[in-house]
Amino acid sequence: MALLETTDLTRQFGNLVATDDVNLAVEAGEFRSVIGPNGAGKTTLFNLISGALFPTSGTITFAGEDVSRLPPHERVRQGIGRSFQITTVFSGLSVRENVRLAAQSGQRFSPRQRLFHPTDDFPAVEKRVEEVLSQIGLTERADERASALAYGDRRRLEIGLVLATDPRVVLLDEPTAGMSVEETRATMELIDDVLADRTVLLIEHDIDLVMNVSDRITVLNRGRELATGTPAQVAANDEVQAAYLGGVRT
Ligand SMILES: Nc1ncnc2c1ncn2[C@@H]1O[C@H](COP(=O)(O)OP(=O)(O)OP(=O)(O)O)[C@@H](O)[C@H]1O
Repeated sequence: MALLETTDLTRQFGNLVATDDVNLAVEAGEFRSVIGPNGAGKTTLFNLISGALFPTSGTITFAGEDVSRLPPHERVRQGIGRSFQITTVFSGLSVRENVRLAAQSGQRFSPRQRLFHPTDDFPAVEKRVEEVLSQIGLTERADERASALAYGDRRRLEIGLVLATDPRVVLLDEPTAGMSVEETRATMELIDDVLADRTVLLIEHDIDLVMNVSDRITVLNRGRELATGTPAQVAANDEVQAAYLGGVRT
């Protein structure tokens, strides 16, 4: 059974079908990229999976459980981590405080535990915070305000915030947007390194990068799934060529 599955997943905005009968099956440990032209429905698909939007019809199953109607924070608790939306960087807080907040939101404590024990008391949280700081290379900067970080470090912190929630699947929405070639390379190395044992779903416009890092790629076009396959299969697909890649072959 796939870790994350969507079945006939559909989301309409008025007459526009932004996500149209999408059937995804992402296996545990898989690195899956989602590509497609502007307006193809990539962000809407992520919004549906993370709970920022509810589907018009169809279902989302995670680890065998229907999560289609759960609110976002419940999905985080179940192990669906998303960068840049659920986990916002608080500029006025230190790097460590940001990571701690994310780690606490990801703790899978029962409501009773949460009520009677401030999560600060849990050494597990502090241990996790230091682990994440070290993984993202920001231990030295942990006491600085997040607002003082350089752009690249801030993006590393954002990845750290997802990681701190201890997700089983990580949704990354254009993690290298606005980065220089050098920052992009460093960020992809970081993702490869710290997320190696996790299931990753990535939206990314940089095709070369997607071809390099993905186990499989799903191509969306006008809300529909045009193709899913290995980078080589997708690159060789004529429909994908026509709709999107415009002649790029690997
Ligand atoms: N909240 C909304 N209300 C109305 N239409 C929306 C809404 N969100 C998205 N859409 C529309 O749904 C379609 C899919 O948008 P979406 O942002 O999911 O595409 P995308 O593939 O992520 O595009 P991009 O690569 O430009 O980010 C677009 O036509 C968009 O205008």
